[in-house]
Amino acid sequence: METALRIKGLNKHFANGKHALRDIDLTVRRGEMVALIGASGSGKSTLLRHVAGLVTADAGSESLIEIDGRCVQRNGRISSDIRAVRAHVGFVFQQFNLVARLPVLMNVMVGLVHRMPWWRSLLRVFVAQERALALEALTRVGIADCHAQRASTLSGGQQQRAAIARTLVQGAKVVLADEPIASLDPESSRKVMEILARINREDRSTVIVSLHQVDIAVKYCPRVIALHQGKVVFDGPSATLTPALLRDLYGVQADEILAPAMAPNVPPQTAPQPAMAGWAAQTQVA
Ligand SMILES: Nc1ncnc2c1ncn2[C@@H]1O[C@H](COP(=O)(O)OP(=O)(O)OP(=O)(O)O)[C@@H](O)[C@H]1O
Repeated sequence: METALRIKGLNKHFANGKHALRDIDLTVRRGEMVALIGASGSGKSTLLRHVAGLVTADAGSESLIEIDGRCVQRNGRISSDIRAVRAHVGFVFQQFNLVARLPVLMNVMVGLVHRMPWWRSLLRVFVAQERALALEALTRVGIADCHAQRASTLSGGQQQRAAIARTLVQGAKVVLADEPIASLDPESSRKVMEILARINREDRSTVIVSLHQVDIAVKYCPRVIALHQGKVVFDGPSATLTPALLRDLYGVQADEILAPAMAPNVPPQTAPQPAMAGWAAQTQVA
């Protein structure tokens, strides 16, 4: 199966000395839907930002990040080809990143600028076919009737759906979503996750989504990668997560975060994956 994302030897120290990512090695196959979970500060956003080429890994160490076989960064240096790589990567942010004063349709068409002549993207001149594409994407995410409204007038859930529509017109083969439902109510969250799952299923896009809600990760993502203090401590089928392992992962936050996840979705006695088993054993000793 084709590899959508390959990460090797990724380490990140920030200027303040914080070792935010530790020896990350990961492979994600094309068409997977993967949840990135972990307590606050475990490194989820930092990892996604490295994958998008927005942050560089430690210089001087051997590391590699590739998307669809094309280099994003190597040994702490962003690839000179990064614009071409990013053209196929959609990024969905917690805070939507829409231009508030522009109409929704225009915000969605921004996803097309990488394909347009520079002068048209600068002047934001879009042709009828591009408008039709954007409208079609808005129809897919269920908010076509809002296309003429300013982005600032949409609800949070609608804004996030517009942000996803932007990745659709972009033709993104890989969608990175950094806590896309963190500021949404449960019903809007459900709609956004359903849309991401549908894109994954229908377009065979690879979706990597960081989530605080373990129950939602388990429900929508067949594979879960868990981070703890910048290290991958679990990587396997979401059905093999256990309450005990999740408690180790979330520590004092566990009861609040895990209450829904302890419900029937998570089998109580399933054997953990080796990575998690080793890590859990270490933390129990500590
Ligand atoms: N620019 C930065 N400079 C210094 N430290 C940083 C920087 N960005 C992130 N960190 C630190 O790196 C660690 C990982 O942060 P990150 O935002 O990736 O965690 P997260 O798992 O996404 O957290 P949350 O779920 O709260 O968003 C944290 O300790 C954070 O304080």
